[in-house]
Amino acid sequence: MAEPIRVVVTGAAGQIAYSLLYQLAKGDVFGEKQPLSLHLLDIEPMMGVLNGVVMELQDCALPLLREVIPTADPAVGFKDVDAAFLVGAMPRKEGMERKDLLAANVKIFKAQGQALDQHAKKTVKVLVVGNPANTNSLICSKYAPSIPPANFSAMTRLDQNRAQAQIANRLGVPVNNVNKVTIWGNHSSTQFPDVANATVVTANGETKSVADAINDQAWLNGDFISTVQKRGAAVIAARKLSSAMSAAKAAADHMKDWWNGSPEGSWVSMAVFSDGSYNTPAGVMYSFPVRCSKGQWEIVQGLNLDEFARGKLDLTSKELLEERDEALAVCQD
Ligand SMILES: NC(=O)c1ccc[n+]([C@@H]2O[C@H](COP(=O)([O-])OP(=O)(O)OC[C@H]3O[C@@H](n4cnc5c(N)ncnc54)[C@H](O)[C@@H]3O)[C@@H](O)[C@H]2O)c1
Ligand SMILES: O=C(O)C[C@H](O)C(=O)O
Repeated sequence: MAEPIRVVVTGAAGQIAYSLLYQLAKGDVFGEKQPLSLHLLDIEPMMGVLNGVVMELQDCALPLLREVIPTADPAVGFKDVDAAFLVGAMPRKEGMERKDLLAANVKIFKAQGQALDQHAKKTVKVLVVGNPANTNSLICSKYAPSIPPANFSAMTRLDQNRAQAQIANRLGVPVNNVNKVTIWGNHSSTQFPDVANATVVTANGETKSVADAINDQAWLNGDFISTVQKRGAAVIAARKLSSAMSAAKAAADHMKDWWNGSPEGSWVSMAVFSDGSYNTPAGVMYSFPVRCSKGQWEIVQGLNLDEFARGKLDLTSKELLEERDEALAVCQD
């Protein structure tokens, strides 16, 4: 059996963590042969609730789970961690945009960047889930200069999963028959869910482009995009709470593919530091199509963007630049 790895989940007493911790502890992300120590970080007033989560983890009787460390101290939470799920942050309420959370949440990610810098392994892989996720991840990395920027990412996998599910439902095929769906840009209502390169294995076993299989470009350019862009708000309107089960599944998918490699012949969407690919602003956390192998990600290059797509990429770039500037100003206060 391999040596245990250390994995921290922040916001460990919250609703996403409640679904995520079970997936981590049973081996869905790091593999069924990889034991782990779970570090559960939350704030002091939540320690009572967190204690209940610790009891439940124990009662799950999972053989891979070697140790559980509940704490409100970031120095303990981030000590020697190999992977970090930064979930702990305020969720939005009905009527808010995710960027309305920036002033409240970004300082959490400044402080956690500093703590990661001091206490985590330099090889740690960091996934930011707390909103606004792209910009929080940028700030976290800025305050963790001893950790390579490529080790930071933000979650747009939930958007990818939503887009894949919309297409699969419309075509009446299982979701994993749909490949190469891309989310570009920000995890916000300016994101661009793009199926221009996506393929589907249809009900009769034929591989087709999604555009041909759907045969309704007006839907693909209209309702499909806005449904994915606004899905988070629709869940909040229905549940009076933001998505949690699906967010936890997406966080697990994101880290699993980063850690173990993305599916052969396809790609996944992750927000990572832009290097200027596809004329996006270098230095912001931008969601791209990526391939992962041996723990590293690489942006898929050479995809064609038509005028419609170009406009969408530029719009979400503009929002990310505005968020970056606002976040930097908040962090200087
Ligand atoms: N990127 C995505 O796709 C995506 C999807 C869903 C939710 N989210 C975001 O994830 C975040 C968490 O959502 P949730 O539903 O679990 O919220 P929640 O309110 O249920 O839980 C958040 C937890 O974070 C804790 N917390 C607050 N400050 C902290 C800190 N400094 N250190 C450690 N823990 C801290 C809180 O005490 C709470 O237990 C929100 O910002 C939400 O908007 C992102
Ligand atoms: O929409 C939200 O505020 C939560 C999350 O980002 C989501 O996409 O469901």
